[in-house]
Amino acid sequence: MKIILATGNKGKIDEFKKLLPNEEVFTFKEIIGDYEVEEDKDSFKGNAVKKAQEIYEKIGSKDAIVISDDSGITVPALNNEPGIYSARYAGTNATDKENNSKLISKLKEKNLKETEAYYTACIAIVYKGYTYTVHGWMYGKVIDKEIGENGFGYDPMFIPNGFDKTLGNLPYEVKKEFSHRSKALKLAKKVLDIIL
Ligand SMILES: O=P(O)(O)OP(=O)(O)OP(=O)(O)OC[C@H]1O[C@@H](n2cnc3c(O)ncnc32)[C@H](O)[C@@H]1O
Ligand SMILES: [Mg+2]
Repeated sequence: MKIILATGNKGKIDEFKKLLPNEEVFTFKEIIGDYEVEEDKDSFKGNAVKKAQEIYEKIGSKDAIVISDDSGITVPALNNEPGIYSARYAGTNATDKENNSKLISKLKEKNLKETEAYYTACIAIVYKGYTYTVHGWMYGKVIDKEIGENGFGYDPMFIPNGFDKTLGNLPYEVKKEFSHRSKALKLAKKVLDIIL
């Protein structure tokens, strides 16, 4: 099966390729080149649907299978920040490092060394003009420092429930077992089984 990922995030692309080892996975940039979808919706689902539909339209082939991912980390003790703004927490085009620094300073402002947090992923599939969405979550806590180099984004600050290390210090094989993206993709595969 040929799947086109409507994402520009290298960390996500690497994970999707590992989660779909038996499929032909392309990024939209390999097909239509650089293109930016404005993420102006107020939910993960809204933005995931927008990204997948806009890229599907741009590709212009009815039979294309386009998959997008809108995701982020939510910290209840920080009024649910950064949530859908995770990619631009420290400003437009902020790097992972800058976003992590902003989250660290917000935690320090509240004297929180660690606090409950969770990741959400909404995956949207567009095929034959129809759109399908699924969600996945991963629960744990964030700490006020970065530890480890594995993963991407907020992973060096996130300790999943049941572990005492950050995802920065855990191998991908562990994250893969219960990540928000893995869970959502498991459901997405079921949708594909039904619609294809
Ligand atoms: O929109 P696309 O092109 O897919 O790429 P993006 O990086 O902008 O992606 P989002 O808009 O969905 O924003 C997701 C943010 O949440 C972070 N994030 C999502 N999943 C993550 C994960 O598994 N581990 C660490 N950080 C994650 C990620 O680093 C981004 O800052
Ligand atoms: Mg984005």
